[in-house]
Amino acid sequence: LSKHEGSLTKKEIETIEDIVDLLEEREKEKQLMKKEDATAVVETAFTNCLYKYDSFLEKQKEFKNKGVDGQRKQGKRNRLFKITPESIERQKLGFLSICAKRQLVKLTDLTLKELREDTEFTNAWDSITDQIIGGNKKRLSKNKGKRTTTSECQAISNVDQYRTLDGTCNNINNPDWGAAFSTQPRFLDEVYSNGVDEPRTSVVPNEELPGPRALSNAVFAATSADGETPLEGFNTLMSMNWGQFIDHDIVLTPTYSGEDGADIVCCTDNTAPIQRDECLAIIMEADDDLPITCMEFVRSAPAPDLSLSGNQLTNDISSFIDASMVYGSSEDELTALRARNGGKMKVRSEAGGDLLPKDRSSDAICSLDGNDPEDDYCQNAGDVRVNVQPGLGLLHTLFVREHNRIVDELAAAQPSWTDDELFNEARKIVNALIQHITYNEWLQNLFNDQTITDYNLQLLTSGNSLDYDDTINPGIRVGFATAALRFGHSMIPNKIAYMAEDLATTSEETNMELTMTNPHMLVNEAGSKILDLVRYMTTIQASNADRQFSGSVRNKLFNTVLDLTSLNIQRGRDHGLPSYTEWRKACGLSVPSSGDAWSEMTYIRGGTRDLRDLYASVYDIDLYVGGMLEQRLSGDAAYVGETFGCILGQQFQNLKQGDRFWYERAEPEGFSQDKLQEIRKVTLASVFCKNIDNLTEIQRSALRQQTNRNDCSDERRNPHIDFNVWA
Ligand code: HEM
Ligand SMILES: [Ca+2]
Repeated sequence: LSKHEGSLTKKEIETIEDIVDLLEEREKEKQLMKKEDATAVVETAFTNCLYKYDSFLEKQKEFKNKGVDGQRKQGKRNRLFKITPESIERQKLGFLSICAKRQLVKLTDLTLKELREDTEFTNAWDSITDQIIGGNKKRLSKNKGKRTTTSECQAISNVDQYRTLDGTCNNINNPDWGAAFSTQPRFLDEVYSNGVDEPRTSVVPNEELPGPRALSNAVFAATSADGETPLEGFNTLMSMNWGQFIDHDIVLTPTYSGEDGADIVCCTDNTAPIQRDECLAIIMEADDDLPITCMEFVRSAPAPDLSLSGNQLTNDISSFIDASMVYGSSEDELTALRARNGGKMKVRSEAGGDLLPKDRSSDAICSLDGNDPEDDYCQNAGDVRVNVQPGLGLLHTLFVREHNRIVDELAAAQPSWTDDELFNEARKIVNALIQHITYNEWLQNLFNDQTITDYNLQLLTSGNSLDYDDTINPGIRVGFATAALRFGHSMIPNKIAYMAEDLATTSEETNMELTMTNPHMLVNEAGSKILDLVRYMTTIQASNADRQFSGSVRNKLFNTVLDLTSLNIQRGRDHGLPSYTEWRKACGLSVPSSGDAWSEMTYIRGGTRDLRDLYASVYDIDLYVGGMLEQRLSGDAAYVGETFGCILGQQFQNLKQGDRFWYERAEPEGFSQDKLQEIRKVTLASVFCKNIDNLTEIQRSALRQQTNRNDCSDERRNPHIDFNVWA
């Protein structure tokens, strides 16, 4: 049975599965209610799962060999992370953990909750999983991906001055909080229909939840036939880009991968779903606008979490706002990016300014199709999604340039500093700038003043912060990453273009889907178009964060037949998110008094008619759907409603107060007051001024549409750090 003994035929695999099923049945009869034999049941569960894992691998091999799974055409992938030996190892343990819990439920006819409350079972589970963990050289802990100890943290020489790359040891007593490869914590417990991993179902017996695509068609379609959506009143496209840039600093949830990292396929020819553990294909109506009946959806890889809970997820990157998208979340990633010379990051030098280095790996999430093969190339950065769209790659480029510029300034102030000293301090300043811009500019547009106060998101204007609280786990919560922060998908435009110096003339527009995973617009002509892209992104309005999604993402995501809103809804079910009303309750907001009290939901923009047609009960509504449709927070300029406001507010508070290296803190973790005063002056606009050649003027806030522009050379209006303070 071992995978080392060569491939099995399909027939043999099926036979094995039959045998395992039979064994299960027999075991079930034997074990049912024989609680004194808890250990035997747990052992049986894991034994069965080892067989099941072997046949899972055999099946994956078959899918690969038959050409079902594979490296899909470049740029047509919906997998947004790279495969490493470690992720394969984690996938195995995740599989075993979920499988064993399913088996237990099956073998005992008890729910996971009942099992959790039965000490005999929990003892048996603990002792057997301890053996599994003990035998694992990667030192896994019960509910964390891996385990770092406090004494290991204390052995790191500058553990109080500089962050680790993966975020471990930020919290000395809980070294894995917020670390790369840790399990995503939750605000609310997971909800699965079998308690383990099956998507939730309707609260009404015998009813089903509406399909994600049916919901997407009914509530998220653009009213204009060509997929254009209404524009935002005051936010520029740059605010959409900044949201994605920050998203890529704080969360990356891996999906299942196939044999040798092959992309998993969940539908035969986009028509019929393939039955396999890795998939939750989205079934569509025959009369859909898209010419398919089955949409690809690969499930997230279960976290190797051996607590007796339902399915959990991993965050592959550091949760902190620590510029990990610039520097990477591991030594290996940084090694590929760092020049190891005078503190600098690697760049590709061009006449119009430095560009990101080239990604030389074979699995870049990037396509160069049909453009300019002479000039185009796939970029490398600290986050693997850098090539997803040009506005995002632009911000990556900006901050690598800013790092190298800061290094030059620091080297002038401190001529004796080594490569490491220059690099570490520049990284720390870049971290600070990204936190500062996020809270000082981006969050101010997201919320109203009340939210800023309620969640303590206001920045100080002088002095150091004393707010650090080592009891706060800053890890990115599932509800935040899987639903709330994805509000930004509604701000994605249908088309983009370049803007000329007069700030009025645009080039011919390009369909947004053609720019996805294709860096052409950013890197072509040796990057000389970057200036025109900056002008466009900082003057044109973003799409409104509302119920209309651009055709570019709702029908043509990645220039294929994918719908991002359908993926978001299905992802919520994949991740076990409780329904919208549960979240309202947890946020202290009103909930309808009964399952059909639709008229009480006066906070739904545009009314509840479409929802009522689709959902059997108000208590069935998906968090993403309810959250996106909510009226915005009252006040001048909020983008989100009260439920997303609550989830986003709490997470951004955790990221501020639960970060030992929060930039407003005093030295050694933070900065002296005179250095901090310099950092506080900086705006995103001034970072553009310093790093984009020939950019002569820009408005005060690059994220807001404003007609008043300031000269880049005006130090008072476009201030930057005076590095004399570092001398
Ligand atoms: C053109 C721009 C963008 C594209 C093409 C894009 C695409 C995607 C895709 C394909 C996913 C994975 C969906 C799934 O299968 O579950 C995703 C996830 C996500 N997106 Fe976007 N996105 C864009 C912009 C944004 C923006 C502006 C924000 C926030 C303001 C955002 C926040 C998120 C978050 C939080 C996730 C979950 C990440 C994770 O847990 O791994 N995205 N996006
Ligand atoms: Ca990070």
